[in-house]
Amino acid sequence: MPNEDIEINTICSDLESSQFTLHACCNDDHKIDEKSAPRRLPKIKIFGTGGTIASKGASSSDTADYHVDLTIQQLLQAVPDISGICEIDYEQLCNVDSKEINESVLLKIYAGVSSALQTFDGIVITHGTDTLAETTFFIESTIDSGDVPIVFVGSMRPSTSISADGPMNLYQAICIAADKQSRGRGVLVSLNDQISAGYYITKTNANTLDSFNVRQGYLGNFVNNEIHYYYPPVKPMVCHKFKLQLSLDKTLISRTTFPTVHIVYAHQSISPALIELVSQHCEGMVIATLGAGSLPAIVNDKVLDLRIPVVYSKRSMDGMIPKANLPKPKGKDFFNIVASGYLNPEKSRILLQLCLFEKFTVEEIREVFSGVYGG
Ligand SMILES: NC(=O)C[C@H](N)C(=O)O
Repeated sequence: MPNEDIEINTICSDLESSQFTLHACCNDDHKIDEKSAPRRLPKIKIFGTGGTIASKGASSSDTADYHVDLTIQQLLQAVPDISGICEIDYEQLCNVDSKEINESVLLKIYAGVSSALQTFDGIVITHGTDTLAETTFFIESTIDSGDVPIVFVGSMRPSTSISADGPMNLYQAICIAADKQSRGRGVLVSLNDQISAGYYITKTNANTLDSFNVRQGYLGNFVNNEIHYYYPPVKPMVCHKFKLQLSLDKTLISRTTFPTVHIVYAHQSISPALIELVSQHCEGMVIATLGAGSLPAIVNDKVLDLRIPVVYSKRSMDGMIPKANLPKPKGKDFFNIVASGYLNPEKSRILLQLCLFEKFTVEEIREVFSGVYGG
């Protein structure tokens, strides 16, 4: 339920649709000392894209079968007073369940973030959790945010549910984006009191509030209005930054498309015919292999015959694909298989798409994946 009692101010340029100006202090660090000169509050840009955080269900006990129905403005009404923490500007980029996030939405987010970096001290993006980790991976791989933190946030319960987690998650994300300690950390995810690197995070539970996991470790924690980082500012050391040099003009960017890369999920008795069929519809392929790169010999032989790059990733949630486990090229003039290293299939797909967009050769693709210890 939106909190009707709070007075909300905003620096939103869209004054007509704005009723906002967020006020308040949440912790001692942020309290304004009236005797001292007024300090400049950090400016935070908040983008809404939809997801469960922006959804409504049929009743307060329903936690499934809900629909995206709230704007970013309405979401902010449920957040406590933050006017002592930051100034905000908000914008609705789209309002969809994250299953609908496709390249054109990704590029809208890319353009929004790229332009906000010029004038804001921090960026918050509300997003559905199902594909949030793909968007965070894409943004970390394509935008050099310098010191500006880009904090993604979602929720697992719809806004109408008892104990909805959205308002607290959004409040925490705003505080994290506004906090000096978050500078220089790149793309972050704030969910369920945990702060993680957007590059590595994965959704590991389809239902619970504790839905995200990151084997590379959480970066910090949010407790009772305090942000506790465990490490000094750090970004993923292995991340290849693509300089896409896309125009931020809305019409031009909407015409950009990425090469098609499909994912094949391996299983016992997987048929080489499936690999053949899929290869006819894409410029690159990712296979979720059975273990650390293993596939039946006849499937490996079929893959080796293809003329497109194929990344071997894994069905297992954890672990990695070392280069040493790839099938041997057996004297072929073109060795098309690349190991995904630590990347899961969906992140490997995005990385391969970006490589193909940049027209990288297989050797160059191998080099990019060697950054994540594959190649
Ligand atoms: N918890 C969520 O946000 C799931 C939702 N289906 C989404 O990804 O948009």
